[in-house]
Amino acid sequence: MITLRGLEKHYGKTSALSQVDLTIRDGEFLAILGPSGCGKTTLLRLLAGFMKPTAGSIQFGETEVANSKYCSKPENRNIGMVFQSFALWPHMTVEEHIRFSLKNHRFAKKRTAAEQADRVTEVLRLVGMESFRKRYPTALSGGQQQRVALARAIAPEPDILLMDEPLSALDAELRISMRKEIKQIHKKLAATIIYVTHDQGEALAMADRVLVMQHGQIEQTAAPEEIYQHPKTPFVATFVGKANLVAGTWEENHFIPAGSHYRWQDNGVSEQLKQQQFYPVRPEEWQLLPPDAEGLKGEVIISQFQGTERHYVIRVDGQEYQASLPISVPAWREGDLLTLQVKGMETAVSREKILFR
Ligand SMILES: Nc1ncnc2c1ncn2[C@@H]1O[C@H](COP(=O)(O)OP(=O)(O)OP(=O)(O)O)[C@@H](O)[C@H]1O
Repeated sequence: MITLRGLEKHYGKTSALSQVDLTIRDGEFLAILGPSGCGKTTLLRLLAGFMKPTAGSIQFGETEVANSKYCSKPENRNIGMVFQSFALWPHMTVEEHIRFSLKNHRFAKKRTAAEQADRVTEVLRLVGMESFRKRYPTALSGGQQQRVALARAIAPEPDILLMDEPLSALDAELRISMRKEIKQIHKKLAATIIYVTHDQGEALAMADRVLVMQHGQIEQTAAPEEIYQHPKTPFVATFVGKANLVAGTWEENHFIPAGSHYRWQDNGVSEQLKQQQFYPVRPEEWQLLPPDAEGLKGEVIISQFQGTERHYVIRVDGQEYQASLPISVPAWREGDLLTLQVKGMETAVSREKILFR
């Protein structure tokens, strides 16, 4: 278990991390998600032991590895690291990378030459690079290099694997396939993975738990579904779910959107959003109905075809809301007047009106 208590890091006057309290379970896959500059890399660097915290402490199991006065070196922590820049050595073949890591990682089991050769084969097989073992990095594609970097990190069987945007240099298709592979590798390893990313798709798809950060502070830590469906703060609602924050008034367990008399039920909106008098509606939660239906009256400002769905910007009382609907639903055009409702909170509207506008 990793325990962070009151962790802070300041660079001169810049506060990169403040008041971080967190427990990470053994074997957990934790994604740290947040926009550029929110402190993700700083947190990872503190876990790796590249620097001391300004305040607070880090504990690996029962051992305190860092506080404001002390910091155990990276090589004294049983960790593996994979970074955005693969940092492979140009003079070493694929298998030499793995062997080097096995020989030099302080926590790697002692192995005979034959056992080491077996382990090299085993990890190369795990990342699908067995047939490339004699190649040098310059003769590998970006995705293949990333696999070697991953194999090198996992070969010594570290307890903790730290990954900093490991897929960001790869093209979109390869990123998706590597997501699946990393997740499968995590299932086979007993390692705890701490994975930094600014890509919410990556975090939601791979992690057991997602930690969302902003301005050096934790906004929410929860399972991917929970983060997406029940964001705790306005930032998490907009950053992860791209939610529209509809302003209005909360009265006990229902919400009245501003300028209307409708009542929306509480479907698990957080206390913080309620206190700020917001109701978060994700783009796919809107229903677009004819102008004479019950609901919020709006005008289509932008209507954009996006392949499997169509994206809309709809103006309601000077506010712009984002909506996305499958293309199987008849399209609305820019300038159309319509009614917005939240799915699941419909008032009686004739289905024919929707289909035969
Ligand atoms: N060595 C440094 N000296 C001064 N300020 C720094 C240093 N490293 C980071 N910072 C500042 O600390 C804050 C957090 O930086 P950090 O690199 O942790 O963010 P990040 O979330 O990883 O960003 P990105 O996604 O862009 O890599 C930023 O405001 C950054 O400018």
